[in-house]
Amino acid sequence: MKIYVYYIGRAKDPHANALTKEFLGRAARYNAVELREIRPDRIDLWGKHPSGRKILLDPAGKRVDSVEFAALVSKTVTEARDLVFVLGGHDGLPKGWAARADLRLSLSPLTFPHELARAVLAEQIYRAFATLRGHPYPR
Ligand SMILES: C[S@@+](CC[C@H](N)C(=O)[O-])C[C@H]1O[C@@H](n2cnc3c(N)ncnc32)[C@H](O)[C@@H]1O
Repeated sequence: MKIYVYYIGRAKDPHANALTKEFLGRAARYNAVELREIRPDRIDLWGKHPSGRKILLDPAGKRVDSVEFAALVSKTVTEARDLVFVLGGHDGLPKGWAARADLRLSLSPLTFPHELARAVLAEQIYRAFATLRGHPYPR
């Protein structure tokens, strides 16, 4: 099982990028994680990850708390499926992708720059594994 964090659009903010890498680096102690920029016109997400749980990040999506997010990660680990997160760029996500996603996930009703949304997602991924493994970080 592997976690993919795909994003659309250049990540230019060095501070947000450093945070994202820090938290995904910590998460990688528990599970394989890959962070990658994608071009929607050059990737077939559904062909590449046929059985992966595909979660699109969207401020208007479903809101969950960190415990529910950890439970989602745990369920996906148990099912031995890949977990595929996708963040949109300045113009959001490509038309048609939302309808095919397993879940549209909101991190907040507020809209963040995509680099900041990536950093928040990365922290929640690390928090989820730390929670599941009984690490004191989430206290
Ligand atoms: C600047 S936002 C895109 C704004 C764009 N105008 C739209 O309507 O989608 C860039 C990306 O960051 C992610 N994002 C930003 N804020 C978010 C939030 N609160 N929850 C989940 N994802 C968020 C989404 O993937 C979004 O496509």
